[in-house]
Amino acid sequence: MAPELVRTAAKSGAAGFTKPATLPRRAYVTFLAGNGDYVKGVVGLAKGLRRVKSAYPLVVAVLPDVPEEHRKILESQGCLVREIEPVYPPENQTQFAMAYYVINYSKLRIWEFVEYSKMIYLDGDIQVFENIDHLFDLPDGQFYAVMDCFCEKTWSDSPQYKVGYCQQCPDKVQWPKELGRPPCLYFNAGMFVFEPSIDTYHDLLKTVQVTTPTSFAEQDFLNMYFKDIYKPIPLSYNLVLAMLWRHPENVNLDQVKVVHYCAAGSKPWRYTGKEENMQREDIKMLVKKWWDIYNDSSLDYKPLSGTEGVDIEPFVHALSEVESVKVGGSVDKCLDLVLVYTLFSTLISLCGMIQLFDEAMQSVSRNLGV
Ligand SMILES: O=c1ccn([C@@H]2O[C@H](COP(=O)(O)OP(=O)(O)O[C@H]3O[C@H](CO)[C@H](O)[C@H](O)[C@H]3O)[C@@H](O)[C@H]2O)c(=O)[nH]1
Ligand SMILES: O[C@H]1[C@H](O)[C@@H](O)[C@H](O)[C@@H](O)[C@H]1O
Ligand SMILES: [Mn+2]
Repeated sequence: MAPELVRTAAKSGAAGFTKPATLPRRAYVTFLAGNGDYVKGVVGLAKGLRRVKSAYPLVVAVLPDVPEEHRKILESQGCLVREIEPVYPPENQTQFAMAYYVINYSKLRIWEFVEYSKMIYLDGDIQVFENIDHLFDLPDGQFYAVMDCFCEKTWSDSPQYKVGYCQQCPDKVQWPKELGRPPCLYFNAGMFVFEPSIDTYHDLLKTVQVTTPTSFAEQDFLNMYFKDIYKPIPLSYNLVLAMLWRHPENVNLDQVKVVHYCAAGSKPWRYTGKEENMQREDIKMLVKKWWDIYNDSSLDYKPLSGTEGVDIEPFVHALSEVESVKVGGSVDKCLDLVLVYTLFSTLISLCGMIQLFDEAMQSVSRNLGV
């Protein structure tokens, strides 16, 4: 079936055309707060996604305290900046594992991004070393993420840490019977695949207001909220660095696609090598790989000339689909893609012509002194 072009009143689409209705709307999303140095992490992430030729854009959900200058940097790297309002948990005496985790409740706002049918959330301290676009094809109705590790000091207040139990090696130290059933599988919330939904969004916000905050803030909350639909995915989709020294037997570094620089002292843009484990060769190598991407100017965003303001993501997506059509798709689908391609090339040429015409008119006006 040919994709039908829909005309909407959306903000950026040239001439009101935005997207072929039949193409799924997908995007990566990250979160940025404050005027500190996490913006470097997000720039690194945007460049990393470009390096692995992801077909989907990176949306950055920013809190109002992110300065204009940082937003401009992100836009110049091709990110789609979306401001969100902070979410505050109910008043409480909770000691978060890290004091700043409280701002992460604001992440719940990304469920409101319903112009996308599926999104992959990535923390700003994550780097993507291999394309993971295929995760968008996972069946709907589940929450996908990687299981966390409970062995680092940040977990020292938890019963898991106190008894030495970790879900990464559940047989090493058995969960004591006197503590009841072992805890549910628990994911790290630095990376997850989810479906935005207004109903879920409202329910999340309502539920968080009647839930006592705990050490890992929104990570604990999301684990509780999605426990019935949580499906673990392999840890190569979110290598929590402590896994390298806590559970080396579970890690195959050659197959790791996504690295999460969450261990103390491992944020590449703050790395000094002084903290515990930071002199390991694997850590030094991963920090260097992050910097190589961050410093690679060939990965800077280059807008296609004449396409400013045109939403070309469906077009890029259509092209990326050609690969799967070649492998096993139908002739019908191929014709659809040719049609999408033709429509978008025409649209892009038209934009280019309008721009040229506009420039010519401005030059005529200048010459005539009008
Ligand atoms: O000043 C800050 C601090 C954090 N962040 C954003 O918030 C994310 C989470 O912060 P960290 O990456 O420093 O936190 P951790 O990886 O240690 O935390 C883990 O636990 C947290 C509990 O709140 C969150 O669930 C987080 O996503 C999960 O990876 C950052 O990546 C970044 O995207 C900022 O923008 N500015
Ligand atoms: O959210 C936290 C954080 O990322 C820590 O740095 C890590 O040690 C934990 O395992 C994780 O749960
Ligand atoms: Mn993180």
